[in-house]
Amino acid sequence: MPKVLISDKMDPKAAQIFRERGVEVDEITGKTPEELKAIIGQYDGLAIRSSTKVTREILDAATNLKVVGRAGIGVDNVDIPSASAKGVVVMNTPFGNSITTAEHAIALMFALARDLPEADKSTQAGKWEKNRFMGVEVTGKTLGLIGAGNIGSIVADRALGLKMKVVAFDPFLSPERAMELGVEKVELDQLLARADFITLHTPLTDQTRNILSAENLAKTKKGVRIINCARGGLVDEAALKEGLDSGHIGGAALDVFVQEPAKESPLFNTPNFISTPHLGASTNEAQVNVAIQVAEQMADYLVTGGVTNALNVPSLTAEEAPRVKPYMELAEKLGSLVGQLTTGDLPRVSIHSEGAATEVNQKPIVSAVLAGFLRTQTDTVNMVNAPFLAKERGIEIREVKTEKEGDYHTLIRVSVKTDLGERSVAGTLFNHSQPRLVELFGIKVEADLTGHMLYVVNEDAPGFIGRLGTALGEAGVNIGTFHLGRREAGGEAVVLLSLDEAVTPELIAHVRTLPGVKTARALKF
Ligand SMILES: NC(=O)c1ccc[n+]([C@@H]2O[C@H](COP(=O)([O-])OP(=O)(O)OC[C@H]3O[C@@H](n4cnc5c(N)ncnc54)[C@H](O)[C@@H]3O)[C@@H](O)[C@H]2O)c1
Ligand SMILES: O=C(O)[C@H](O)COP(=O)(O)O
Repeated sequence: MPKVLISDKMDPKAAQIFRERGVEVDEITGKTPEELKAIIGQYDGLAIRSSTKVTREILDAATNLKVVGRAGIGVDNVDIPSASAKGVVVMNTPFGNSITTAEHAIALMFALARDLPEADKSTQAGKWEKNRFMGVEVTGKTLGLIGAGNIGSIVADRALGLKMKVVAFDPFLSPERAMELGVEKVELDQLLARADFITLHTPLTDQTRNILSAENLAKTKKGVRIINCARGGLVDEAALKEGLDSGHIGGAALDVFVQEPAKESPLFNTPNFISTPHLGASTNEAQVNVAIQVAEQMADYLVTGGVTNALNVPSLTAEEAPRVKPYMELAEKLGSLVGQLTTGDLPRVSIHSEGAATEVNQKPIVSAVLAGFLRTQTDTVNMVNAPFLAKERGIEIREVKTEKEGDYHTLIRVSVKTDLGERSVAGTLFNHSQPRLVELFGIKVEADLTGHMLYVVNEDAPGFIGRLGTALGEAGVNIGTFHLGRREAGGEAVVLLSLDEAVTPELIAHVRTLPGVKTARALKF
């Protein structure tokens, strides 16, 4: 039974779903990295929010880990390249908390417009400072949206409902989508010059880090109010403090900080500054949504192999998985066969799907071929890290699809380019589910690639099969199945035997000395 650790505070629905889906679950929150390192080895899955830092050290200790599930959106606390290299799927729940976070941005906008936190403090201190607090209306004001993705779009929708004008800077926003959202797409400088309020909704990347830098803050309208519910680091905190102190910036509300938890900051106690402790996603509704979603997704992966919302592997729905899985098995076996029979550098692998094989998601098939192929070189490869390792090794991948059926209703052909030329193997699915080799380096041969096998290339001549059988029998090796193929009568022939046990190097050496044998190799599937 797969086992999952929930290491950040999560709605109890998550644990309930894991158990209902046959996944054992432990909820242990608040561990230090050292403590997490000590226990992570027992788990197949790790469910987190933003507190747990899934670093390379944690991943190194996570010897059984297959999936990290983020109940939320941002995955900047997960070292995704290291997870990919280790074959760990990383998934998030990209929509579950979007409305809640957008509402928090709108709440902070109103809090800034009317100085609500300060007015509340003063009133509860018995001061009744009616003349001290003079706010602004949002109606008719311009909201500058930096980032118009899931959350930004919802903020835009709410702001338009409040009768604001919305200008958006997002290099990936199409003019059509801008029109659909009812926002005006502008360049950043225009946004800075025109906005009365600016709200940030981008991830933190090399392009967005300090997008509100000292220089850009200086380009804003005097009195601008700034809201950041996305990620710390989008706004230069020191420049923001200076802008607030000088009065150029009329107010700022941060839900997120460069350093979190932000227990101290030069911004604290600055007039017109409001903060919340990364509460963007903190509503009952959002937490139930993301808990249910992350548990469903992780259980799907651990129980059925279905992949949803993964950031480092192609998606495969739980419905698709049963149809694609036999193809993945076939693809992995073909990749493994080619890997075991090919030596030297490999500049290119081509994967050609024919007939019914073209109707299924090709990405998992490609990953499976690469995983099978690379497993002959490294033990630590799987479907997740295979494309990553292939790229690292400079292997070029080609994908070809021919919808028309050939000799088989469905076929996958794997070809590799080596210094000896292009060589290929092909296989089909019997009964839509049983992988079967049908061609090996141009010779038609049908075989089930399974367990220990022996591959022999020989000259087609009478008496050879008897000699081979005798050699194996004398060595005490029992033959399970015997598969033969040849180019033409008396030409090059291939023998593939499945054996009840592994053949020793001595036996392989002996087989190579039999008359007519060109090559012999042990295979393992
Ligand atoms: N405060 C919280 O608790 C909380 C909650 C949820 C999400 N978030 C954060 O909010 C952010 C936005 O989330 P989302 O779900 O809307 O993400 P999203 O991926 O749907 O949208 C991000 C948008 O940013 C745009 N973008 C990327 N680079 C840009 C650039 N250089 N300049 C301008 N725009 C750029 C993208 O095109 C995209 O439209 C993320 O960082 C997420 O982690 C915070
Ligand atoms: O990216 C997110 O989903 C938010 O930052 C929420 O983070 P949290 O789950 O720690 O509240």
